[in-house]
Amino acid sequence: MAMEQELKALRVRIDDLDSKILDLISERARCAQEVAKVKMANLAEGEHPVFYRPEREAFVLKNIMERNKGPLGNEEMARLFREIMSTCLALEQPLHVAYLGPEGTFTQAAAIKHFGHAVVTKPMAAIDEVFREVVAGAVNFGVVPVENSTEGAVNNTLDSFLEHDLVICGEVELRIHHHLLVGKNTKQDHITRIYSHAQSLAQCRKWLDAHYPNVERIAVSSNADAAKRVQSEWNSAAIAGDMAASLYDLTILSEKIEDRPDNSTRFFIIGNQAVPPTGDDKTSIIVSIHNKPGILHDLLEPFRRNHIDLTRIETRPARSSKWSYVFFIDFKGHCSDPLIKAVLEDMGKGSIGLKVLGSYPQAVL
Ligand SMILES: C=C(O[C@@H]1C=C(C(=O)O)C=C[C@H]1O)C(=O)O
Repeated sequence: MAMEQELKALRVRIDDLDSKILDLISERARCAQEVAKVKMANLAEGEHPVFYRPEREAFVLKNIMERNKGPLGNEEMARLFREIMSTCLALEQPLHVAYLGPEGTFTQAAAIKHFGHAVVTKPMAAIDEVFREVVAGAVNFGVVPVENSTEGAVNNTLDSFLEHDLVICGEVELRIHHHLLVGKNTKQDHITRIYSHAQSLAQCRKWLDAHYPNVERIAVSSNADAAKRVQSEWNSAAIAGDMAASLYDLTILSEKIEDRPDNSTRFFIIGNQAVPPTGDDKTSIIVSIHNKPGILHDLLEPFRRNHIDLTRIETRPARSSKWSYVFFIDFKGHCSDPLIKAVLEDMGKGSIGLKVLGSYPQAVL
């Protein structure tokens, strides 16, 4: 009886707190609506309003994480605020986001992690189509994978940047957990084929060698596509993540089969809008250079001299001529910072071409 009384009193307190949280969230949402009105009222002739402000959202999330005293962890708290912001922004303007589909891919999970659940997501069949959808203005933003910590660069994404003029507005990092999935009619010892995206098969190579050395591995266009296939196909399994497993109603035979426990993928948010600095930003550039002795050293030297932190460098064949290359370089800093500006100017002089793909807030979550 005493316990019942204690619980009753606690629940009264929780109800009271919930009603205060409800009022506060509603007040916050009204504030966001006011923000939208101010943005609309201050437009220059022909100017489009910018509702989504990634630099402001990064600040809000970081601020929450710094001020959080527990017992909820910083990430959990930030995720709750991510959703509050997402719904507040949807009151200003519902965002439409294209991603590398089909439904249930890790890219969709990355889109939701970055924008929250209030966005309208649109699956595209290929990375290039995500770019084209953004260029055409059919969506506000696109989400594409860039690199995986186990398997390296996603070349289709890098090549698409050579063909389309888009701005990188953000990055998302996602821990990638792969599972071995089967449909209702397949038994563990009857598997003759395993489907997944080539990247995912590679990320689970050792596990597959140990557990299914003689089973055929078939690369398909995405792991969600693999999951969809095995829903109806007997004696075959798919490697895919949680979202695909629940979306296609599959049974998890083995969980977290990726070879490296820290296996993560980085995604870019692509759009048309340049993002102001937050003080904790990254910049991505493409540089093409003439092949002559010492040129790569010369290209990178200004970074060393100015203590700029290079976070990634990737090479791709240039489209212009055989055996010439372009470099994709990411570094810490914002292109509006005078030091970075000077370095980029310096680099531009020694190169055939230099293009800033965007400066954007470093991933908060
Ligand atoms: C409210 C604003 O608009 C959007 C919503 C935000 C929010 O809910 O906190 C933050 C940034 C914008 O994406 C704003 O620009 O401040």
